[in-house]
Amino acid sequence: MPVSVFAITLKLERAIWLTYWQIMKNKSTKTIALLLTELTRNNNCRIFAELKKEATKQKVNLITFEGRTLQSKSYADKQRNFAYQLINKARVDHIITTSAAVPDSLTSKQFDNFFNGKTEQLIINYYLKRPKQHSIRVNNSTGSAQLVEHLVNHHKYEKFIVIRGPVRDANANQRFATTISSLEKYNITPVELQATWDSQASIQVIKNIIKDYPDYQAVIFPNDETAIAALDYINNFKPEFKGRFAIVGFDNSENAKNISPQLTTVDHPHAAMAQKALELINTQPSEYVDAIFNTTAVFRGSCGCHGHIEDTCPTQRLFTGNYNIEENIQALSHDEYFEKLSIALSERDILSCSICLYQSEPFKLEATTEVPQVSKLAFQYYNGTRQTEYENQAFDTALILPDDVYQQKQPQCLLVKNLFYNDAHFGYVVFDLCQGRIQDIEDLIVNISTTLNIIYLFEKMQSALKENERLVASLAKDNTNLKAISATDEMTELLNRRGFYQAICQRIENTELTEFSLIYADMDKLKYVNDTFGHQAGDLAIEKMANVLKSVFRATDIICRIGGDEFVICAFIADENIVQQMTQRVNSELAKLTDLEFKISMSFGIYLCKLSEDFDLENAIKQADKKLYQQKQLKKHGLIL
Ligand SMILES: Nc1nc2c(ncn2[C@@H]2O[C@H](COP(=O)(O)OP(=O)(O)OP(=O)(O)O)[C@@H](O)[C@H]2O)c(=O)[nH]1
Repeated sequence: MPVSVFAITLKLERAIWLTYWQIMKNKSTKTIALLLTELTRNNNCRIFAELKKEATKQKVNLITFEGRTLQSKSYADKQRNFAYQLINKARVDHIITTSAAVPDSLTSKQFDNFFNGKTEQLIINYYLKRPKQHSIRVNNSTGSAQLVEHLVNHHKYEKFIVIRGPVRDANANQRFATTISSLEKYNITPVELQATWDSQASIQVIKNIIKDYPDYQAVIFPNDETAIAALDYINNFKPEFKGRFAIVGFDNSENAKNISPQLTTVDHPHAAMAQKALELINTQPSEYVDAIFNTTAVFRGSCGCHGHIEDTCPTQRLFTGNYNIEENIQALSHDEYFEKLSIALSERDILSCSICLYQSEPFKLEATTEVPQVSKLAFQYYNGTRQTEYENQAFDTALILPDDVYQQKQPQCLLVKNLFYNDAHFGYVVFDLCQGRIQDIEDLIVNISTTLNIIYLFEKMQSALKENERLVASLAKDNTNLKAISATDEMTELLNRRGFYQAICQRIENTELTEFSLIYADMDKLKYVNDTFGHQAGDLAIEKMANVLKSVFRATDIICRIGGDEFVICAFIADENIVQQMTQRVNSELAKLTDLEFKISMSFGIYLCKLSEDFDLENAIKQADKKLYQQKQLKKHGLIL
C-alpha cells in the first residue's frame, strides 16, 4: 500500500474511532424519554417540572416527546402522536410513560409492538401497572377521603354530585369508587354524572347541573381540568352561580392556582414520585417495583374556604408589545425568519432550539408511515446565538439531533414537538427547556410551523413562476424557429413559396417601390441528370444552383425555391438588360463548376413588374413562367444556347 493511502486510511480510522468514542462518552449520560400529552395541560406540567428538577440534579438527560393519547382514533391526535415515533434507542436509555399518553386500554401486546426496539432497558409507567414493568402510582383514596371529610365536616354540605371520569380508565374508576365509599361513611348518596378527563364534556355537565340540580351544594370532579373548565364557564357565562356550588378537582395542577376562586383539589406527591423514578433508573432493580404514593387534599377557595389565596405560577411573566410573536416573527425567507426567531428565543430565555426538516417532501400520515431516515438541521440556536455553522447538515433522523449539536450541553432537558401544517408533515423541533417558560413554546411552535409552511409554499410558487417564465421564453424562441422553418426550403435554405409571398408582400407594403423584375428560373435537363447520375446527384445540382443564385443576386433581392428545380427571384432592378446580364452570369458561374460529373445550366423568364393599385403577383409570376417557357422552347430547337 502506498504511504499516502496508508496515511489516509489511518486518518479515517482515527476519525471513526473518535466519533465512536464521543458517542460512547455521550452515552454515559443517561437519557430518559418522557411520553406526555400536551406539556402545558393539567397534571403534565407538574410531572415534567419535578422530573426535570430530579434529572438535572442527577445529571440525567430528559427528552420529552409531546403527543396525545396513543390509542386515539382522531386524525388530529394521530398527527401529534407522530412525535412518539422519534423515540429510539440510539438516543434513549429509559422510558417513562404516563397513563394519559399511553393509556391502560393499550394491551400488553400493543404496548410491546409500539415500544419494541425503542429502548433496551427500563420502562416506568406513571399512574398504572403493567405486567413486567415498574410503576409509580398514587393512592387516590387518601386524598379523596380527606376531601370528602373536609366538605362534610368543615362545610357541612349534604347534597353532593360526583362526576365520573372516562368509563374504562382505571384511575378514574378508582377515584370515583373511593369518593362514593367516603361519602357512604357519612350516609350520603350523591347524584352520579358521567364525563371524561376533558373540559368539553365538563362544560356540558356543569350546564346540566345548573339546569337540573341548582340546589346542590358540592360538585366533585374527576380531575382539575374538568373542575377548572366548570369554574371558568360559571365565571364567564353564569356569574350569578359564582360561589353557589362548592367545586373541587383532583391533581393539583398548575392552573388550580390560576383560576378564581383557586381550586380545592388533591395533590400528588410529584417530587417524591420523580425521586422514585430516578432511583429506579439508577438502581435498576431486578424485581418489578410498584411504588404507590398517598395523595393529600389541598384546600383553597373553590370549596368555600377563605384565606387560602396562593401565588400564581411564579414563572408567569407579563408580555410587553416587544414580545408579540405574530407581529415580530413574520418573514418570507428562511434566513430572515431564522434571524427574527433567534431574537424571539433569546427574549424568552429559551436555551436552545433546533429545527429539523425531513429530507423528503412533506407527507400525509398513513397508518404505516415511518419517520424519514434522513433529516436536515435547518436552524440551530443556542444560548442567545444562532449557530449557522451547524445549519444545513444532513443527519440520521434516529439521532434526533446531529451529534455535535446534541453534545453541546449535558445534561439537557429537551422537548421534541412534531412539525406539520394541515396534513403536511415536514419535520420536528427540539427545544431545550432548562430555562424559559413552557407556555411560550406553544406560541413558538405554531409560529414555526405556519411560517415554514408559508415559506415552503412561497418558494414553490417562485420556482413555478421562474419555470413558467423559462417556458414562455423557450416557447417564444420555438415559435420564431417554427416561423423560420415554415418559410424556408430545407434543402437549399432559400425561402420556400410561403416565405417568398410573405417577403415580397412585406417589401411592397413597407417601401415606396414602383418597379422590379420577377425572374422565373428552371434547371435544364434535371430529369436526365436524375436518370443518369441518380437522384442524389440531382439534389446536389439543385443545391449548387441555389448557391450560385445567392452569389449572383444581391442580398436584398428575394430568392425562392418555388418547387422541384424551379426558382423565382424578385430582383429590385427595373432595367431588363441588367437582369439579362445577371442571368447570363448565373450560367457562366454554373459552367465553372468542376465538382460535378456533369454540366448544369438554367433557363430564365424575366417579367418587369410595375406596381399599381391592381398589381397581381400571381399573374406576374405566370407571365415570368411564360417567358421561361419561350426560352426553353428556343433552347430545345437550338435557336439559343
Ligand atoms: N433530384 C431531384 N429531382 C427533382 C426534385 N424535384 C423535382 N425533380 C425532378 O426533376 C425533374 C424536373 O422536370 P422538368 O423540369 O419538367 O424536366 P427537365 O429534365 O429539367 O427538363 P427541362 O426543364 O425541360 O430542361 C422531374 O423529373 C422531377 O421528378 C428534387 O428535389 N430533386
